[in-house]
Amino acid sequence: MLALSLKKAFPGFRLEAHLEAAEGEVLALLGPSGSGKSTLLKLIAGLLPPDEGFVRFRGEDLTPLPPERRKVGFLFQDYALFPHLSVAENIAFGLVEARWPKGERARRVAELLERMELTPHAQKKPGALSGGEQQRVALARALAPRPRLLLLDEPLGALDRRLREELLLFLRRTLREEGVTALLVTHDQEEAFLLAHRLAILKAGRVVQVGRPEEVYGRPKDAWTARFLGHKNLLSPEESEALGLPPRPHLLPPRALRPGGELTGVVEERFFFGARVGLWVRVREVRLYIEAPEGPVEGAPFPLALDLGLALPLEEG
Ligand SMILES: Nc1ncnc2c1ncn2[C@@H]1O[C@H](COP(=O)(O)OP(=O)(O)OP(=O)(O)O)[C@@H](O)[C@H]1O
Repeated sequence: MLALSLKKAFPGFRLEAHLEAAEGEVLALLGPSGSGKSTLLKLIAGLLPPDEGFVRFRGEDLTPLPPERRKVGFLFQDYALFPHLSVAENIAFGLVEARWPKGERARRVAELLERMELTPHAQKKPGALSGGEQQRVALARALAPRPRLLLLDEPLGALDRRLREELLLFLRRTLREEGVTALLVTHDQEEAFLLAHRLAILKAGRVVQVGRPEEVYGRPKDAWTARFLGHKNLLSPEESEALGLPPRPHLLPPRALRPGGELTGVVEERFFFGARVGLWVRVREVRLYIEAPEGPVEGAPFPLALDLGLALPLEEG
């Protein structure tokens, strides 16, 4: 198990975090820019000394150890590969350093090349690979020495959307197959939902909520967290009242809205996403967002059903 309790202050910024991750768990640190995600990761890696606190892994206190003695794997956004080494040599790099016997080294490299679908590229130099392939080499290199703990800082950050989606599924499968305990920094909630067993939401240097993706999305702690996680139907006290709810802030989760029903709204905005459309529908002076396989043009009436029993009262945040 990983356990940490850390404090670090910079001028104008204070981080204070207490977290635990179980063996084999992928924990996402999710927060907006400047919330302290990278700082927390650097403290765990030993790249930055804490003002106070500790990092413990499997009962061992890592706090006094320099980064290279923490046996922690990294994958940072600027995943610099060694340009003069082949793909296979890049992956083997940490194994040579850790003095793995030659046979075991070769087996581990072959296994990772296979898993990352890089076998045909084994002898190429990184310069001859696409961005997504380079990213897979970087991931293989980080995983090769079987680090007990893997730290990933925006591992998909620098890639275009299509490559991101492809690698996301790759990363998800790999993390689960390797069973490695991992901390993943991201500002993208969908990435966190897909990759992590649990999320820790950071806001201005504090962990505001921790839980499984479904839990946190289904019961965000406050309006800020709900909005940050991508919820759109956040009702003010006035809007709540207009729909027949008590006059306080509420969250209407997506499953509380269905197309077809008693209420008639008017489509104000329509977004085409391919497999679905997103609609902003005005109902009794309240704008509600709904996604459906199809929907009428802007200005058209749109019947919908609301299940107000699913509305979640929220603290202001
Ligand atoms: N070495 C440093 N010296 C002084 N201030 C720092 C230092 N590193 C980070 N900060 C400040 O600490 C705060 C948190 O930064 P951090 O990089 O951890 O945020 P983040 O959540 O990772 O943001 P992003 O998503 O933009 O990378 C910021 O206000 C930043 O300016």
